[in-house]
Amino acid sequence: MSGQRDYSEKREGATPILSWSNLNYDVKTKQGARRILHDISGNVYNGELVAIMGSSGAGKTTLLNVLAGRVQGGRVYGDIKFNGAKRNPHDFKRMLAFVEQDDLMFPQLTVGETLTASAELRLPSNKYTKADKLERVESVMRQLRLTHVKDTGIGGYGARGVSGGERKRVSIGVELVTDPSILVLDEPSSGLDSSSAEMVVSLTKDMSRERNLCTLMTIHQPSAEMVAKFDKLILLSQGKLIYMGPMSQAISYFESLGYPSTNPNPANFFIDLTTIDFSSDKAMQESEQHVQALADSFTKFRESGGQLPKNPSGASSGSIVTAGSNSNIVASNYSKSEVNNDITQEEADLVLLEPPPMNNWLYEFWTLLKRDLILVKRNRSLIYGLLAQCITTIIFLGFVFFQLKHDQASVQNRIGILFMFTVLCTFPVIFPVVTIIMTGRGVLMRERSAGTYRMTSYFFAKSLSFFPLAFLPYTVTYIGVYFISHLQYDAAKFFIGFANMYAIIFTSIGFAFAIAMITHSMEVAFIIAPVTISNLLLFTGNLSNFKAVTPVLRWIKYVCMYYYSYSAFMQNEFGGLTFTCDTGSTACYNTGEEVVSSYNLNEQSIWLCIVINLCLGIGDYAFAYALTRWLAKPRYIWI
Ligand SMILES: Nc1ncnc2c1ncn2[C@@H]1O[C@H](COP(=O)(O)OP(=O)(O)OP(=O)(O)O)[C@@H](O)[C@H]1O
Repeated sequence: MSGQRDYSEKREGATPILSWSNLNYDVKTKQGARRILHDISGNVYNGELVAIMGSSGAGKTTLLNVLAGRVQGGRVYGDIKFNGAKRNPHDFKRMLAFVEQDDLMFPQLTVGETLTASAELRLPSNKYTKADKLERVESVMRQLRLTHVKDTGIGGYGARGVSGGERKRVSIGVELVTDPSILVLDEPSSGLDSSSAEMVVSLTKDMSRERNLCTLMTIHQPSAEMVAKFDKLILLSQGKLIYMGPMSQAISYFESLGYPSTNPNPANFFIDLTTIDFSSDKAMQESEQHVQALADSFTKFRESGGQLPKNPSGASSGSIVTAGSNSNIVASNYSKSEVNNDITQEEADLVLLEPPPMNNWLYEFWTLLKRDLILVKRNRSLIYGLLAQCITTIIFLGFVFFQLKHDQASVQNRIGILFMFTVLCTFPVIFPVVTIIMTGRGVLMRERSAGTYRMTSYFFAKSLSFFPLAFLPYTVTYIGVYFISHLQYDAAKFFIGFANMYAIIFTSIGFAFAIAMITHSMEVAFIIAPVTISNLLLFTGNLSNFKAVTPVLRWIKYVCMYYYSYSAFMQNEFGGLTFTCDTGSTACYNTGEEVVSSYNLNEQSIWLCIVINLCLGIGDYAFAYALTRWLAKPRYIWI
């Protein structure tokens, strides 16, 4: 099918899949309001491969983001229609496939796993069986020449994985395992060598043709071969429209304005023609006037009905007119479409004009949980780190507080070991959780922007995936330390201590989630987290006596997870113990209850402490969820 149809000719009567008129975009700068896009109008049709070109700062990405509904900040004016009607943000984002410039994927997953997760999450289960979804993944891998790297890791962040070109193709595949109506790519060739870049454009074109899909991409400096693959060109300079029409007729159009091309690569010619010369004020002024004249010419050209120069040989995309070709101006009503409407019903049906139904909550949750557990399992350095922490904690805590007796020294040692245990149940839990959440934030934003799943399923799956990571090493640590230090050998006390430890770990994960969502960078999170934890530790009852703490701050202990956890550990361990007094000593603790009482740690019963801690944990999760839902949400401007 590819190559048989002339996509550069007009398509009478067809409705553009996306049309926009008089788009303006303003931002606020220190110097005042600045207009980034000026009165841009245009349309694109199914099956077209459209290049948005222009020199750096021309407004390509901005236009792409405005059209995709992905622009943040500033004000957008004008009108955008999807299939001739006003867009619904919720539906539109699920029908648009947006491939961002950065390849936002999990480096630990393989190519196959990445694409399968996308298919599982984004294709509706009531329409596609598991086998259908896997078949779709296989077919996308075949089309994007990825089958040979199916089991190779994505890589990145120092981990070896697929090549840059393959990674870009996986990014495209992640979007194309679904049934999008429009495919949008921001600089898909950036960072790639010329053959990889050409392959990306070629494969994108093939897939657009096969699915009758409209594809828009910004592209910097494509080779002449790449330029020839595009059906349509949108050329911008300084946020103004310099040309929009068939790529095959762009050169002729500029020739008709008196700018014959001498450059064998049309892309270089377009850029040279529209680049602002910043070498001096005078040069800048002149080139700005030149760009304005080009923009005015195009406006006039459009207003006059658009007499586009025609490729003399009648060649369509794939045989672009390059430098020096003779222009042969023929009547071609520009305001109509440039793509023929010779498509089969089967092809037309491929383009969905309504979003597919969402998968049910449980399915989403389970799919995300499986993916998150794989990510945790593959995080080898974290697992080894936790193992090392587990062994060192057992050795240090166990042997520093080795086989505690019942003398006065053992009182201090019991206080110390329980305090250390409280601290160790939080610090080493919080930091890995913050790191994992923050490194996955880019993927979250991408998937969220595409409406891939509900936020609740993400949140529950992510939280639950941390539980084995935190609970397993601490279970081993607790058992080791308990028996080496010889805390009270009493089955009830042993298991109550366990329950208390699980409660503080549960709360710590919620706390870490909140920290990760409140901040936008790892650096800030790693400042906020230790400062908050250290300050909260002042309220455990170990480092300060509550009676001496100023009443202005004393209330903090009632919302402090460490206080309840430490209080429960202390009451549990000291309850029922008696101590011997050293000879000659007058100040002695005779019973464990005296110790707990002197630290004011018996205000609530053990079980109440555990329950309050769990409630604080639930509060942390609710707060973290609210932050995930509203604060960490990308705020796109919509028209
Ligand atoms: N939110 C914003 N605030 C201030 N200036 C902005 C904002 N968004 C875009 N710009 C400016 O608008 C101009 C166009 O930006 P844009 O990123 O769209 O250009 P581009 O053509 O994609 O450039 P490049 O090829 O270098 O990526 C630039 O000068 C940029 O600095």
